[in-house]
Amino acid sequence: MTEIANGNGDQTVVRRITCVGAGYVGGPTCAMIAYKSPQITVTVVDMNKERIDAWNSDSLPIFEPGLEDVVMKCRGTNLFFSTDVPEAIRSADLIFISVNTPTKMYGKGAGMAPDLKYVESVARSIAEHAQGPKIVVEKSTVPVKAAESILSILEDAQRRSNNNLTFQVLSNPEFLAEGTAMRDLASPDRVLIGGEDSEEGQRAVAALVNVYASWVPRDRILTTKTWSSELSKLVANAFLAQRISSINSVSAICEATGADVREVAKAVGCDERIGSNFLNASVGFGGSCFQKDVLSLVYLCESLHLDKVADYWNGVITINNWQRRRFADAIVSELFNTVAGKKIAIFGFAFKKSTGDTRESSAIHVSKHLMEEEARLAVYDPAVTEKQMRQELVMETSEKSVNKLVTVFSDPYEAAKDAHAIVILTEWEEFKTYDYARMYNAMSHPAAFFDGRLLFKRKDIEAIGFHFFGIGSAPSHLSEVGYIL
Ligand SMILES: NC(=O)c1ccc[n+]([C@@H]2O[C@H](COP(=O)([O-])OP(=O)(O)OC[C@H]3O[C@@H](n4cnc5c(N)ncnc54)[C@H](O)[C@@H]3O)[C@@H](O)[C@H]2O)c1
Ligand SMILES: O=c1ccn([C@@H]2O[C@H](COP(=O)(O)OP(=O)(O)O[C@H]3O[C@H](CO)[C@@H](O)[C@H](O)[C@H]3O)[C@@H](O)[C@H]2O)c(=O)[nH]1
Repeated sequence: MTEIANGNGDQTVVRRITCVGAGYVGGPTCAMIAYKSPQITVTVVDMNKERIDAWNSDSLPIFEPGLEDVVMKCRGTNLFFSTDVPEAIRSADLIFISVNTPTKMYGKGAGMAPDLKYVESVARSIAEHAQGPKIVVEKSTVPVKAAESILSILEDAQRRSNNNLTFQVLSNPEFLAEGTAMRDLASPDRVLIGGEDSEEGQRAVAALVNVYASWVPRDRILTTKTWSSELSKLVANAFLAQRISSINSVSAICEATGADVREVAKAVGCDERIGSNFLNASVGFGGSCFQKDVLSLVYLCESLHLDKVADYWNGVITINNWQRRRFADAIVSELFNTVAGKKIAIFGFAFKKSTGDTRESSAIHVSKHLMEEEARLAVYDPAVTEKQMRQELVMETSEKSVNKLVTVFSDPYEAAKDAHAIVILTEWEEFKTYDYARMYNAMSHPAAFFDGRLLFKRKDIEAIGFHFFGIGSAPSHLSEVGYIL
């Protein structure tokens, strides 16, 4: 193999990787690359010193099964975390841009378009500090043609420089899911790399292919045009989110008719053409990606004057918001149309199990609705800190309401004591193991149980004495008698 980051020979060999953005993607992805490729030195940089300090400590900034083990094996050997962005840019052959691209909250496209200011600021840092040839890789989720904007900024620097600067920009979106990040990275369904058709573009693509080929079978590494790669990421998330909204829309039909959404999902998913994954009805999808990326796709369609296509994908978001609201409304209505002053135990605040991440969690939205009705919330989550819960709720409501209405518990039994209801909002496995009869005895009566995650069977919970409301399963009188049109 020949050194190519400097363009000599036919093959480019990447020896030094820098990743800008030490978040949920940058941290685990780079830890995996360092672990699988000991010959590559990987440096992860971030402008957030607190986050970098945590990556360098015994208490990593994100909770992800298997991550700590890999980080501890590589850190200080070929994996480094630093705030020195300029130096990391200078020393790298290949630079991942792995910064956040949240939904823009101001100006044109507010509430829809992704905010690309962080991506652009990294491109400008690279333009300022790079010396020699660099492969720049978009790992962040971005709209189609973002690579073009990055390249314009870099080419401007190239024109003005006299130090052998050259750039290739690739798209390499990340498909890991939180909670299973290390497994997804170790054994991805596919790695997608988009690049330019030119000889230099294809050489850069081959260099990145070689990085992944250390552990990913070659037939799982797909290479495409840059724009196809960028669009595929948005479309993949839109398809996944669409499945959840589809089954959630069916859950409402089930509740109204006496059908059971679990049975319907199983029957439908048995068809190999449909498949059984991502058909779990729920209180609505959360997380930092689905809503943001579907909105980004909708905005793209609107910008292209494809209004019918925009409407189609926007329906995914409409149903998700409706599902959250519907569940919160059901809690109020089942508790005799008032929750004011009533203690309600909220089990689960993370947007899904096996993560401490609360971004866009449905728990925030359901809690907000209940707080508007003046319920007193007793919140328990095995992985989310009190500080994090309070921050999320303050952003959606006010500090005054949070101080007045929210108490965070570290023991679920204490959270449930004297409560009028238990509300399941995250699918943590440990929730299935509790002694609910013990909780029931210590609650206010009549006691209700709201399952927003299909973790429980109606008959088991009703046998304890609870009044049960579950997503996608009809109240007993409908199940027994059947629905008459
Ligand atoms: N979280 C996921 O599961 C996931 C999965 C696939 C793709 N993605 C996409 O990957 C991207 C990153 O997501 P994330 O969840 O890791 O975000 P994150 O918010 O956890 O991390 C981003 C980091 O980038 C840093 N940063 C921002 N601008 C910077 C700059 N100019 N210089 C240095 N550091 C800077 C921030 O301080 C932050 O620590 C997003 O585009 C997201 O849509 C996320
Ligand atoms: O059948 C299902 C599956 C998921 N969910 C919910 O959907 C949300 C998202 O779940 P998941 O996709 O597992 O987690 P993320 O970490 O958000 O991962 C998604 O978003 C990432 C960021 O783009 C992508 O990389 C991943 O491929 C994509 O799965 C969570 O609230 C889940 O509880 C359901 O309600 N029902």
